Amino acid sequence: MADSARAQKLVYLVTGGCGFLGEHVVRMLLQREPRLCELRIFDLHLGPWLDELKTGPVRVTAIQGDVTQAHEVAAAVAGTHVVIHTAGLVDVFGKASPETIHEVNVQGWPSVTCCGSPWTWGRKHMPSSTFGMGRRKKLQLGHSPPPHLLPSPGTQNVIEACVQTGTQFLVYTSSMEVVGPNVKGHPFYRGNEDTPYEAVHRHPYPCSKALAERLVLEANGRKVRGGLPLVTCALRPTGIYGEGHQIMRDFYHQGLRLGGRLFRAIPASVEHGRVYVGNVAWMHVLVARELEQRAALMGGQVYFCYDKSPYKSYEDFNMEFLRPCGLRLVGTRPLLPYWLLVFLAALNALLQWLLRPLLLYAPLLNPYTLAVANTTFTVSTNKAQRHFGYEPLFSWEDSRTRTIRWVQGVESSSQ
Ligand SMILES: NC(=O)C1=CN([C@@H]2O[C@H](COP(=O)(O)OP(=O)(O)OC[C@H]3O[C@@H](n4cnc5c(N)ncnc54)[C@H](O)[C@@H]3O)[C@@H](O)[C@H]2O)C=CC1
Ligand SMILES: C[C@H](CCCC(C)(C)O)[C@H]1CC[C@H]2[C@@H]3[C@H](O)CC4=CC(=O)CC[C@]4(C)[C@H]3CC[C@]12C
Repeated sequence: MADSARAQKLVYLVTGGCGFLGEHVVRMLLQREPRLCELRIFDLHLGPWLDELKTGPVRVTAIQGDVTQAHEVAAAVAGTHVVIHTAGLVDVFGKASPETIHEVNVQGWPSVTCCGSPWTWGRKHMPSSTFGMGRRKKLQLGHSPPPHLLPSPGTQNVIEACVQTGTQFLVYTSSMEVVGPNVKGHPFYRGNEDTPYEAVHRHPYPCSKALAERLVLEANGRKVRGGLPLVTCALRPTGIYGEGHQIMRDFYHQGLRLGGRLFRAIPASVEHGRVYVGNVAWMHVLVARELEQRAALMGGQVYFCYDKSPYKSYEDFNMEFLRPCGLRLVGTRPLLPYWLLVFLAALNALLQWLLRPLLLYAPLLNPYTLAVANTTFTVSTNKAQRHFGYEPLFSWEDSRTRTIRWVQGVESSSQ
């Protein structure tokens, strides 16, 4: 990059900047993006920790806002060079309605279903290699919804705000869930961005992420205000772990309640790809930095987020952190037969539905989480390294140590 460009003072916006990943992206930008002059942090709920950032050399602007409100998003985006869009409703436990998940994650569109009526998306039964992975091909919608039913909210608002205000670079936090595991429970073993896989979803969360990712990739090349092309790309983390990981905290507290024990539910042979939050944040920072210079290569592309974290079952991986904090995992094999877990998961779903008018019942175990936890999904790729020189910033040992220290902090703060 030319020296003149390097000296340029950049304005970044991070949506969802107070979330688990968003906070790490924000801190990483402040540490590792020397060209930054202003950082805008947009979130529905602003964290108190933002105050400590306001004393540094970079101007930090906290904006309480809702991505479903087009005018709020446009005001936050105006005048920025880069938008990193991490905001989203991460709900696989049935806390939010499918409509709300779609509204926040994609666009306001009542009764949308990803893989069925009223509109069938062309991606159904399409191998992932034809789904915007690697190939720069326009994706086909089976039957497009009427335009008046394609209004503003969520990711669509972010895209439109970039176009209207002239922001040229958009990085979207997608998810491995865009690919799988699919409803058939097919394993995805050491796959990469071009591995064919039958991506079929029914759950609102993966459906919403898939639709939003498609919107972002299709927007690549649109002319923004001023006539320059919008450059977009999507990052697909596998299961993220690290400081601030709510589900890890839940497992930890569950273990404490059970007298320091957790009980194996999933066979150790089912492998999950996991990635440390600091490395996911680093990938976002690098992509945002390199998009301008490598627009032709990176625009419209997807990248899995990966690092050197070992492949293990979800439970065995969590024990890497929870064991040093005094918990143990009981059983070398699942203690309950799988059919019983399926039954309990279905029972939980029924209870959730029956109790909904009275209270929110949202346990960790439901048919969807059981299916995801019980399906191998691992990634092995070097696309990010080839395209923009990504190397993990944190080794596995470092990621592990940092996460253990954080869990130990959770322990002492809850005593
Ligand atoms: N946690 C994980 O394992 C993975 C997460 N992801 C993606 O990473 C992104 C961040 O996820 P996490 O940090 O885990 O979730 P999170 O729930 O901790 O963070 C999401 C943030 O978005 C904000 N937000 C939600 N609705 C909003 C709205 N309407 N307007 C403005 N802000 C809103 C929330 O307040 C929150 O701060 C999401 O897009 C998620 O889909 C992808 C792969 C794995
Ligand atoms: C909650 C699950 C583990 C509980 C299983 C039980 C009850 C049998 O012990 C989690 C197993 C796998 C997780 C998901 C996976 O890491 C991929 C994800 C990607 C995202 O984009 C969002 C989060 C998640 C869906 C993650 C959610 C929790 C699990 C289902």
